[in-house]
Amino acid sequence: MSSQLILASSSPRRKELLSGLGLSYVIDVSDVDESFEPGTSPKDVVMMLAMRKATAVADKHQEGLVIGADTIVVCDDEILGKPLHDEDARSMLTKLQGRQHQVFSGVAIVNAATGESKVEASCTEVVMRALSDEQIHKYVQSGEPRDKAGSYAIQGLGSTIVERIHGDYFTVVGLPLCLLNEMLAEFGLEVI
Ligand SMILES: Cc1cn([C@H]2C[C@H](O)[C@@H](COP(=O)(O)OP(=O)(O)OP(=O)(O)O)O2)c(=O)[nH]c1=O
Repeated sequence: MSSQLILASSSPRRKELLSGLGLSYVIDVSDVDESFEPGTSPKDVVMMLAMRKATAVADKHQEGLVIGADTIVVCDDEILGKPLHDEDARSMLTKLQGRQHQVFSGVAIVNAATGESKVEASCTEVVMRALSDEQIHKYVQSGEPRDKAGSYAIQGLGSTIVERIHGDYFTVVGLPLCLLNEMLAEFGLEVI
């Protein structure tokens, strides 16, 4: 399969994860509206946004397989995206500490030449350990929560506050690699 791979993401995590598969790819990003109708299910939100990101980039290309992804955290049916500011991060972490929540990641692939597309989602349960206000303050001060859904990064300093997970680790980081591999295979691109 000679089709070029295009990652429609500005996330350094997704770039790092895709690079780990040893595939050559380019990055191209389009600004998309990340809003959604209240009441939309978390799975539908991440699939819709992943597809929006992939389609916006595919529209600019004659050919290539375009990958888009989206990640959200869900706690008590509330969808938590990236924090707007440090106070928002503090309030998300206060809600998440000492209990279980879900992380949903959606992946979309669009063939820019044919318009053929596929979209899937994956969900992982995460248990965060109890944190004092001081510990939350210190973590927020580190700056790490800033551009992360739910205001933490399991792959960074946040590894010290995640007690356990049930499900795929890469879904939490932002790009479910096993699922992506399956989807790429459906487009004729075999990773291994
Ligand atoms: C929960 C969690 C999220 N995240 C990150 C992954 C995503 O980058 C981010 C969720 O925001 P997204 O809106 O999914 O992605 P993004 O804005 O960073 O990048 P783009 O839309 O261009 O693809 O949260 C982590 O890095 N670690 C974690 O443990």
